[in-house]
Amino acid sequence: MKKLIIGIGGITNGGKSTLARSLHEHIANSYIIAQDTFFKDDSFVAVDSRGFKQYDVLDALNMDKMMNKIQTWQKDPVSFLASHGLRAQSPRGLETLKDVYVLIIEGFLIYNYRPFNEIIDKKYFLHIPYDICKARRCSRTYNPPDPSGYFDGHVWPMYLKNRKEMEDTVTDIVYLDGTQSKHQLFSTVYKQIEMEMQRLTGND
Ligand SMILES: Nc1ncnc2c1ncn2[C@@H]1O[C@H](COP(=O)(O)OP(=O)(O)O)[C@@H](O)[C@H]1O
Ligand SMILES: NC(=O)c1ccc[n+]([C@@H]2O[C@H](COP(=O)(O)O)[C@@H](O)[C@H]2O)c1
Repeated sequence: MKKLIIGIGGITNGGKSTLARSLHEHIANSYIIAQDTFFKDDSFVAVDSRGFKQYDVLDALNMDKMMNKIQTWQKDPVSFLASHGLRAQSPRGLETLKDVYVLIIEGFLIYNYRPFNEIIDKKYFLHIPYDICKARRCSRTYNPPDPSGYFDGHVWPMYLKNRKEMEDTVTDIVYLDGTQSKHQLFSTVYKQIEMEMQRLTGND
């Protein structure tokens, strides 16, 4: 059995969940672990002097818990899928790839957490310009909702800081232009993953 771990990282509202979901739909025996399901309870998130909750930092997330879930998958993907109500299956027409189990790790701060960089085989990072990011963010409602001024006062400056830190420490990232169509992004990444799966199963 072969295992492949794909990272779909990037800016808030860059299209990470959308891309991760399409990949999952098209790759048999794949599973998504999403970082935004590991936020700490609101009461444990620090607040700055302006009253802004510090959500866009690793401290706001239960990264140990996320790592534990990933390790459970790594130990035994078949049991992992079964315990999440999924049965391992043969992909349509690609019999030879059936023994590849694919984990998709999706999130806005996955490459800022060092242990992940060692285990992610293919690292993708979606980016979009400030204006598009702000527009997409403003049309979405988080829980708790963004207070007024949150994007410019917290989200964007933290994005710039986290991105710089990532660029200074991680070198093997494939950058994706999140202004491309959903289909274009899916098709670019899917082709590369398919090639990687073929390489793993010795079919290239
Ligand atoms: N390639 C794209 N082009 C235009 N809009 C997109 C694209 N990908 C995602 N979106 C839209 O942007 C918003 C955020 O997408 P989402 O996948 O939830 O982003 P993220 O997980 O990075 O926060 C959604 O309204 C989604 O439909
Ligand atoms: N899911 C939550 O509990 C929660 C709460 C408040 C803010 N957020 C925001 O989620 C963003 C990260 O997720 P996305 O990359 O999907 O936008 C961060 O910018 C953070 O400000 C999430």
